[in-house]
Amino acid sequence: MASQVTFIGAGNMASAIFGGMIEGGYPATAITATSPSDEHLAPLRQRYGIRTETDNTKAVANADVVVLAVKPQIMRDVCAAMRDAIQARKPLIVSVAAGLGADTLETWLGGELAVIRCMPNTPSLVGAGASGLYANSRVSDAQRQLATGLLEAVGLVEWVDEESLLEAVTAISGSGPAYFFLFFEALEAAGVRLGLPAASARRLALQTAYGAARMAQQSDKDPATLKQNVMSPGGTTERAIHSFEAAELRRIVEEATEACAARAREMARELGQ
Ligand SMILES: NC(=O)C1=CN([C@@H]2O[C@H](COP(=O)(O)OP(=O)(O)OC[C@H]3O[C@@H](n4cnc5c(N)ncnc54)[C@H](O)[C@@H]3O)[C@@H](O)[C@H]2O)C=CC1
Ligand SMILES: O=C(O)[C@@H]1CCC=N1
Repeated sequence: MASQVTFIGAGNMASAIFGGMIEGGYPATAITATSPSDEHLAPLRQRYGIRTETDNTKAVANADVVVLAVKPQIMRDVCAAMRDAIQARKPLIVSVAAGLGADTLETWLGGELAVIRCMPNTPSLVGAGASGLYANSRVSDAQRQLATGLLEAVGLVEWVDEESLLEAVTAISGSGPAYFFLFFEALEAAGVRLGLPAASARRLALQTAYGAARMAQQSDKDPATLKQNVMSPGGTTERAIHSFEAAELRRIVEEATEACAARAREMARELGQ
């Protein structure tokens, strides 16, 4: 029988994960999602056929896995209110919150709990997510496999051995979709500037990104070689790539990802860890 999975919070990230799980064949009736307002939950019930609950305590009573998916800033209060119910059941805790340590969450929930920290991303919604996972010492092999199975239903899973590496995962894949969306915006705008209709520029930009990612995943050649293969000597791509290099695209990417990881550390400090 499928494990009972309760999502505390039913926003962008939670719905991306449970939407992807259901798409991948996970039974919707084994999934519960919570939110303070039923107005927010009603369309999710209708769309996905999941169970919903406005009371977090009730929602964790029969859970095998509790996924913490509220904003980090309210997590302490949300955990405190569920503490007794969690201690009565001792489910596997999976947190997707940026910047909150496994030890902190375990303490807020009353101690002695198996906690997995997960840094997912929103393309989970279309089964193409990427998640970094870290387990505390109480997590059993079976629980690791369970979490791997749940998240592999929505994409790639990478385990890290050190919790601090989740900051790097956040900087690459957790926040990463937004970097590519920014690039799509810029490429579409550039296409329009060059005379293409906006809709056409968007289709071309997105298909090119999709094709390049698929090709890079399937090829035994590294991205540098694939790039070189597009760059005919003295041709058009060479000019564009030289323009990116002259504008120090690599340094821009390095600075943005460093800022992202630094913000994850800063959030941890702000949240009192
Ligand atoms: N959006 C993203 O791309 C990613 C988000 N995350 C993490 O996921 C978590 C959630 O982020 P989003 O889904 O983007 O936020 P969101 O604002 O879309 O969702 C938060 C949800 O929590 C619900 N909520 C508020 N108070 C609650 C309470 N007391 N009990 C139960 N539910 C409550 C809200 O109704 C809302 O549905 C954050 O901790 C964030 O760090 C992690 C990776 C990627
Ligand atoms: O921006 C954020 O804080 C969250 C965590 C990673 C992606 N979104």
